[in-house]
Amino acid sequence: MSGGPVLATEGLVVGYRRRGREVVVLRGVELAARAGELVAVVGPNGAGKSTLLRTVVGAQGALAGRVLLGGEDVGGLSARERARRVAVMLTEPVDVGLMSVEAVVALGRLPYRSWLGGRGERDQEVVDRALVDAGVGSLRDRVLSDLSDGERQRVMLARALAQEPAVLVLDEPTAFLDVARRIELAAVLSRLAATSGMAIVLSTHDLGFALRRADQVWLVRGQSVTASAPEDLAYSGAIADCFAGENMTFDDAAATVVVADNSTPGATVRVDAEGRLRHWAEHAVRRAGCTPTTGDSSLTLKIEPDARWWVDGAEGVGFGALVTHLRKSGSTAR
Ligand SMILES: Nc1ncnc2c1ncn2[C@@H]1O[C@H](COP(=O)(O)OP(=O)(O)OP(=O)(O)O)[C@@H](O)[C@H]1O
Repeated sequence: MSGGPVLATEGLVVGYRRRGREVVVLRGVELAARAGELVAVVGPNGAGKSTLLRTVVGAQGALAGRVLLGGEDVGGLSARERARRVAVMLTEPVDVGLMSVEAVVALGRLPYRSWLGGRGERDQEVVDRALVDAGVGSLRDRVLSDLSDGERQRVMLARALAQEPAVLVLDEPTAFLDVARRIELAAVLSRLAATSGMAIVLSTHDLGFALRRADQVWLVRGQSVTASAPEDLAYSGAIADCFAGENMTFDDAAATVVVADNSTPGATVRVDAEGRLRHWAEHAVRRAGCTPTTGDSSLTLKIEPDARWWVDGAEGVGFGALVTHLRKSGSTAR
């Protein structure tokens, strides 16, 4: 298996069996993830991301086709062998009662222990490293039920890392996190993929994260999955086709979907400012329905670091007042 994909699918059909009937969610799924790769699974709500991930880790059977972990069919692996190859962090809350963080993370070593054996030196080393890698070293003696959702999620990540899997699968790992923790976790996962040699496959609604950090994106839509480099999917318009709809467009620069501004274009405003001040002044100008420019224009906005501004013979303080003024006068000016 060396050099080959650590995770692959062949002719996979993903879905559910209900009262003897098959409900197909995805068909013809041909995917491969290699050691060290970070794969982002993206797609609209209900497209089948979670169902795909559950099938890939063997938590639900495939309707047809195969999932290969390290070249072996996941269906033929014992639970113990499977747990050594793939670790999973799903969105479902885990009930671990009053266990300490360290004890929960140590559960990740179970696939390596004999039924009677305790935790060995190597197990302890792996647990310690997993706690640090997931950024929860300082929480090791706390009781899991006392932690915040974000902290608990990191503990679950540490437990998954303690399994030392070849493939780590995470379903929406950033869902509960605030913006700073989300960026932090994204950085941790990118670093882990690059340094640990694990393949990390995660589903996310954060397109910016997927496009900036992933080596591959698996785009789930219309009962199929397209796998490609993020730039291919953005450049070809596949991501825009998938997400952009009425009043939504895909913004290349921001690498995300934005609300389309279909209002009548307002005036062009020359913005006389630099750096962050310029960025937020342009933001306000756009919000007012006008177009910021660095070139010549009959309207010039001058703005100072304390947000005092002058435009079109008027003056004021603060971005809110600026937007109000431009909406009243700017959009009709030329
Ligand atoms: N247990 C089930 N039985 C039958 N159909 C199901 C079951 N669970 C999910 N589905 C259906 O499968 C489809 C895919 O659901 P899934 O949860 O995989 O989507 P998703 O892409 O993860 O969505 P989201 O972004 O909202 O989390 C949906 O149409 C859903 O209704």
